[in-house]
Amino acid sequence: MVTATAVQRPSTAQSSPDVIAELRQVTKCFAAHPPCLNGVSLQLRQGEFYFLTGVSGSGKSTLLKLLSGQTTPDHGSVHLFGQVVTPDNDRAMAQLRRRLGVIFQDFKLLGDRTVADNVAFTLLVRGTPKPELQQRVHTALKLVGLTAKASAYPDALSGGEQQRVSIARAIVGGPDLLLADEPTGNLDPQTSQQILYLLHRLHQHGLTVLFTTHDRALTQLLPHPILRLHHGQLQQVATPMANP
Ligand SMILES: Nc1ncnc2c1ncn2[C@@H]1O[C@H](COP(=O)(O)OP(=O)(O)OP(=O)(O)O)[C@@H](O)[C@H]1O
Repeated sequence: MVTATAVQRPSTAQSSPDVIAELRQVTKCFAAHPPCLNGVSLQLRQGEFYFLTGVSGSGKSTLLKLLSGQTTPDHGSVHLFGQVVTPDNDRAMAQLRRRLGVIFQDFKLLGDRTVADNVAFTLLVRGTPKPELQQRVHTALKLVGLTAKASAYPDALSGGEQQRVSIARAIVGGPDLLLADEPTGNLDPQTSQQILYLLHRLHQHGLTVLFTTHDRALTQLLPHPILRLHHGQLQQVATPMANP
């Protein structure tokens, strides 16, 4: 049963401890267009799985970029793990990003590195000791069912397999929050469902997930809260009674 209400009235008060990501009255505009996001408030609670929907151009990616500190709000504030997101503060952002995993529609894998090296990349950059790194990569690849492809290169994999590599890369550091930006946008319907169920299984292991999609059918498959962006506003629509 879903009890969390994600779309909140604006608040300046301290958030409850299980809120790990928050937008407070956020407005974001681009050039001469109407505001992309117009006074949007949102609270994501630890351990939940949220769908974020809306037509193309409704601002889904922009909302995720605000949460990950890739862009700044024109008004309002963004909070992650109890801290204000400050994209111009490199040190603070590096700490916050350690607790974030991000998946993209186009996978963004390094074509000249093997699957295992792609998954290991962020751990290498962080200076993770080799035995821990190898153990983490092994565990992440096992979770996504790709142990047998560890030595393959991305162009030898199907689209669904490439997205599973990018999921392994996103979870290898043990993030608290996974931002999935249209992760099934380049995949056929059957593979899209497989990716959705994989992320759902990771959620059942404790991961908080924000999953954007414009595919309404996908949001009907699992009984998670559905948030919808429409004309710059965020709404929470009824949660379906799905049978996974
Ligand atoms: N850097 C930018 N400069 C100018 N306009 C931008 C920029 N980023 C986004 N936009 C505009 O903001 C609006 C929302 O874009 P966004 O990518 O967030 O939508 P989306 O819902 O993720 O779309 P899609 O489903 O097609 O990926 C669009 O009109 C887009 O053109």
